[in-house]
Amino acid sequence: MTEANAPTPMLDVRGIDVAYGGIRAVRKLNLHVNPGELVALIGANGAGKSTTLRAICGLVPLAAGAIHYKGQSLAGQPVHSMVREGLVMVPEGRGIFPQLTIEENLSMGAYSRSDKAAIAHEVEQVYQRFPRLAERRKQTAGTLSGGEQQMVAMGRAILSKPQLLLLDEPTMGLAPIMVDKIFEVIEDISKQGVTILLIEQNARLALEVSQRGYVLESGELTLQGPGHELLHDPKVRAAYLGE
Ligand SMILES: Nc1ncnc2c1ncn2[C@@H]1O[C@H](COP(=O)(O)OP(=O)(O)OP(=O)(O)O)[C@@H](O)[C@H]1O
Repeated sequence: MTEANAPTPMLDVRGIDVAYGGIRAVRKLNLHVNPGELVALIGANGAGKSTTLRAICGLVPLAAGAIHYKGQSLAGQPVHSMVREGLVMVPEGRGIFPQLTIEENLSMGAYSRSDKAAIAHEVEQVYQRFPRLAERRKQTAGTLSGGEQQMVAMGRAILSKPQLLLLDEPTMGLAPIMVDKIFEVIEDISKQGVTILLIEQNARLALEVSQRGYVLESGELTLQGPGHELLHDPKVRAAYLGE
């Protein structure tokens, strides 16, 4: 595809630097996610993955570069207007409200919407997808297992009608069976047309489900390409797939 008819990326991160005090956590990072794509950003602990997501959401300032969402700069955009525009993040640690019930947490996802009947229908769909949440809908979220809390976080994100979903290590600390379940849901959401940027330490699964991937090392991108190519790249296999 030539430049002229390439689609406008849903997310376009151009040459960003992010520093904490004097420490540069991310350097000259370029990445993009096209509409409908599922893209993985993988890397070791401390590589700068979460920092990149925080920068996209405006939670840490850029020392250089720019980030465009649907062709518009995100500089100075408040978080609520990003959410209204469909840019939704599920943070590391899930970001749910531990004192609120599952039901209340889910309805927080739809707070900017007024289509009550549609919301009620979608809440039921979330419960169908995650029957464990349906059984516990009046239970406070803080008393749920890690996997159940991740289901609440994903359910809440679905209810906010994302166009671009940013997932920060959704399988962290989960048992293998739950990891598979979460990946199934990610693939499902992707098939429904939601664009996804997935940050994961589980490089194998992330690259298996993704159309493209980026590898971040010490704040810099070192490799990028189609997910299945990265899966077979000797450097990726040695560094991230334990081979
Ligand atoms: N609030 C902060 N203050 C200072 N340094 C920070 C802060 N947050 C992150 N860092 C540093 O920035 C670097 C990148 O961290 P980041 O959390 O983005 O990595 P990560 O790839 O998401 O790692 P992990 O997989 O362990 O979550 C690390 O060296 C980290 O110590």
